[in-house]
Amino acid sequence: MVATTADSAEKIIIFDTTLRDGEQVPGSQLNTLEKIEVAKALEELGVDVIEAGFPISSPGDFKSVVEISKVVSNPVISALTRAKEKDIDVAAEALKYAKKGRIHTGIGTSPYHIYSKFNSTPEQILERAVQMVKYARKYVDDVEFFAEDAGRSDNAFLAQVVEAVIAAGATVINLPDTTGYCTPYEYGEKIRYLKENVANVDRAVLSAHCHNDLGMATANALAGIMNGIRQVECTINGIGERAGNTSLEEIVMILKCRKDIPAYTDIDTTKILKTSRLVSNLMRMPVQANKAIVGRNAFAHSSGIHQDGVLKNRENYEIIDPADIGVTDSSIVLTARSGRAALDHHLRRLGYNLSHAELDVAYSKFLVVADAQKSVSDDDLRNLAGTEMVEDARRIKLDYLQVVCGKDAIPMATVRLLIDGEACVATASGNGPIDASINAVRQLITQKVTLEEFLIQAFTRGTDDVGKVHIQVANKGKVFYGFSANTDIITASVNAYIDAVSKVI
Ligand SMILES: CC(=O)SCCNC(=O)CCNC(=O)[C@H](O)C(C)(C)COP(=O)(O)OP(=O)(O)OC[C@H]1O[C@@H](n2cnc3c(N)ncnc32)[C@H](O)[C@@H]1OP(=O)(O)O
Ligand SMILES: CC(C)C(=O)C(=O)O
Ligand SMILES: [Mg+2]
Repeated sequence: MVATTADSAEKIIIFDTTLRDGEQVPGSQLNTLEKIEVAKALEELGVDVIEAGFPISSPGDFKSVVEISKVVSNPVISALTRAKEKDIDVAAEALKYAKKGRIHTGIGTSPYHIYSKFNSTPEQILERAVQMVKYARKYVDDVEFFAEDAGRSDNAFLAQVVEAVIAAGATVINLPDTTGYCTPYEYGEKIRYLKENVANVDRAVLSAHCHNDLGMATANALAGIMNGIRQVECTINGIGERAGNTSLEEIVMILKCRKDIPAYTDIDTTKILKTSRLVSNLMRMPVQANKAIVGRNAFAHSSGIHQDGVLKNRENYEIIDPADIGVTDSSIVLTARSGRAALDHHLRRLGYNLSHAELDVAYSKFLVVADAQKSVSDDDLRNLAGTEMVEDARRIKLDYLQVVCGKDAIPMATVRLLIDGEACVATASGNGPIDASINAVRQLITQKVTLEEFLIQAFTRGTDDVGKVHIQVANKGKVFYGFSANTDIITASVNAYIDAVSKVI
C-alpha cells in the first residue's frame, strides 16, 4: 500500500504514450509536425515521460522520434522496441539527440504469448528478456522493460522475469494489462505480489500500462498505485489500441481530487482541456460528450434542481472545480429542464436584472423556446429579456395565427389581434404565407406605413433553429424598426411587423 500520511505522499511519474499507443488508433496517425506539436503540448502540461514512437516501425516514426528529441527538453523521451537487437539499435539511433533518452523494450510473458505468439518456452522468453535489457543498457542508462500481457501472466513466472531483468539493469518495469482483462482487485494484488516476492524490486520503478477493454483501465492503474506502482502509462483522452488506455486526465484528476490517496503528479491540470482538444483535433478523434474530465458535458448541469444546487454552492454537485482543468465557460446549460434560478443566473450574466414578476414572465416564455429547441443560447435569452417582454407591454398583440400554404395552394392567413384587449379577426391572401399574414394584419391596423426592409435570418444552428425577423417601416419620413424571433418564422414576421407599427402608433 502507499503510505498514508500527506507528508509522505508519493510522486507518480506520468508516462504519456499518446504518440505511440494512442497513435495505434486506426485513422489517427500523425505526421512529424503534428507529433512535435503534441509533444510540445505534453511538455507544457508537465508530463515526465513522452513515448515518442516505435522507431523501427517506419521511416516516418523514426523521424518523429528524432525531431521530438531535438525540441523537447524536460521530459524523458522513450522509444519502443521489441526484444530484438535490430529494434534496439534503431531506437538508440533515433534517440541520439534526446537530452534524456529511454529505450523501452520487452516481450510477452503470458502463456498466450509464450506459446501461441512466440512458439517458445518460459525459459527462452526469460533468457531473451535478460539479453535484450543488457543489450539496451549498452546504449542508455534508462531502460524500461515491458512484460507484455502481464495482466494474464502467471504471477510466479512474472516475478522471476522481473527479478532477472532488474538484475540485468532495467530501471523501470512496465506491467501491462495488455488486453484490459484484469479487475482492479486482481491487478492490485499482482503488483503487491511482485513487491513482496521480487528481490531488489525497489531498485526499479514499477509502471502500470492498462487497457480499457472492460472499462477498467483507470481503475486498474489506481489499484496499481495503491499497491506500489510509481509510474502510470496513459494517453490524452484515453485513446489507444482498441478501447484505449488509462486516460491521463482521469488518473491525474483522481490524485488531485482524492486527498485521501497519498500520491500526486506534477501535471499542470489547467492545461488538460487545451491538450485534450489539441489531440482530439489533430487525431480526428472526437471526445465523447460524457467522457470524464474532458467531455463536453463533464461539467455541464442542465436540470433545474442541480443548477439551483450548483448556484447555491458549486460543491453541491461538483467534485472538481472546472477551472482546475481549464474550463472557463458556464456550466449551467439552459434547457427545458432548467428552473428560474438558472434562467435568472444567465440573464444577470447578460446584464438583465429582472424582478420576480418579470422573471416569471420570462420563464414561461423561456420554456416555450426551450421546448422547441434542445438548448437556449445567449441570443435567445436576449430576445426573451429584450423583445419578448416588450411585446407583452404592447397595446397590439398577436393572439391567433393560421396559415394555409404549400405547393399549388393559394396562401391564405387568418389572424386574430388583441387591440387594447379587444379581439379583431381578418383573413387575407398573398403571394406567400408571410405576405398573406401581413396583409391580414394590415386589414386590422390601418396605420399607413411603407415597408422598407424585411430580413429573415436563422441563428447559427439547424432546422429547429429560431428565425429572427428585422423589419424597417417608414411613416411621414421617419423610420421605425421592428424585431421578433420565433421558431415559427411566420409568427416572427407578424410580430416584427406589429412591433414596428406599434412604434409608429
Ligand atoms: C502491445 C503493443 O501495443 S505492442 C506495439 C504494437 N505496435 C506496433 O506493432 C506498431 C509497429 N509495428 C510495426 O511497424 C511492425 O509490426 C514491425 C516493424 C514491428 C514488424 O513488422 P514485421 O517484421 O513485418 O512483422 P509482423 O508485424 O508481421 O509480426 C510481428 C513480429 O514481431 C514479433 N514480435 C512481436 N512482439 C515481439 C517482441 N516483444 N519481441 C520480439 N519479437 C516480437 C512477432 O513474433 C512477429 O515475428 P514472427 O513473424 O517472426 O513471428
Ligand atoms: C508495448 C506494451 C507496453 C503495450 O502497449 C501493451 O502491452 O499494451
Ligand atoms: Mg498498450
